[in-house]
Amino acid sequence: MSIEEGYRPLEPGVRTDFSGTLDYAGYLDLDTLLSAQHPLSDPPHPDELLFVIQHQTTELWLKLMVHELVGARGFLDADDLARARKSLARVKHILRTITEQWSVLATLTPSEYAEFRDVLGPASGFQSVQYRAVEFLLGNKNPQMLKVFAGDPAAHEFLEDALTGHTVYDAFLRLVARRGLPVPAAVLERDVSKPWVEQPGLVEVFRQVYEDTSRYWDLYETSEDLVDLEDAFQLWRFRHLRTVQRTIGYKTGTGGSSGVSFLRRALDLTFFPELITVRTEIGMP
Ligand code: HEM
Ligand SMILES: N[C@@H](CC(=O)c1ccccc1NC=O)C(=O)O
Repeated sequence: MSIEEGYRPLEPGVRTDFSGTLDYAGYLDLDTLLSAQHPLSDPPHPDELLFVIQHQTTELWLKLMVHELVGARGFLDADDLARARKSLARVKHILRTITEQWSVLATLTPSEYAEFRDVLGPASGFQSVQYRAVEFLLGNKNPQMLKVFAGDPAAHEFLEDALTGHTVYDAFLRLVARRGLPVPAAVLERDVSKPWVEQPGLVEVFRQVYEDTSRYWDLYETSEDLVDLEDAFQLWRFRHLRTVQRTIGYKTGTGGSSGVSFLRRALDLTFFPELITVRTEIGMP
């Protein structure tokens, strides 16, 4: 059989004329998307496209993460736990995808990266607006991070909203309080623009949830969703650190930080500390 005879025939219904109508590239605005890769190395370095696309795809997923986290927060505010859990699950799977994606960038050797690193100037992932918004929505609030965006009013405003708005955890705890559990007033009345500080009184609330799971089933499941999310986020951070270490060793970062040791400090952070602490209490007299 010749190759031509082996072709999968185009079925008669397959549309081939798209004049004046929406087609694939039009719907997805691929002209814009695929003309947005601008490697700067001169002569062009063959590996810079990988570096650009790795970042751009991550930024696309971050866009969806922000969207879903804002969605989840709204569903929690509206007492719709089922829909909130669906959004949280989606965020978790996105995190797993972008964590897995580090393996593509890890094919970039230190020598190859060193050949074009200078074109990046002071640019750094540290200046990612959407990444910072995700951190803020999850509770790692730090107004100092806004300084980086002083020269970009739109980014500054977007992040100010994320900084001053309540977090996904705030929304969940308000819902838990509406269900009649004794969430401390200090939690419900806190200044939501401040970073989360562990609240010992909340551990007791979660102990009740985790010790009577059938009574608090959906709260218990949502609590576990948050733990899943935190875990997935930390794995992303860890793979970033390991990729950075194998690519630039202990060089300082283009963003001006110490590099690996700066990134390592983020591994000690936890968005939902009471959900970890409660595990020490479970099953104890
Ligand atoms: C070879 C590749 C990479 C290297 C060597 C690298 C290196 C670094 C370093 C050294 C920092 C600390 C800030 C600084 O001083 O620059 C940093 C921060 C950051 N990078 Fe990367 N990075 C790489 C790839 C990526 C990718 C693909 C992303 C995805 C968007 C990313 C996102 C970030 C983010 C969000 C931060 C801020 C982290 C925080 O504030 O905790 N990086 N990176
Ligand atoms: N901070 C990296 C540079 C870097 O990775 C980067 C540069 C421009 C745009 C995004 C980047 N990604 C993450 O930090 C470095 O120090 O080599």
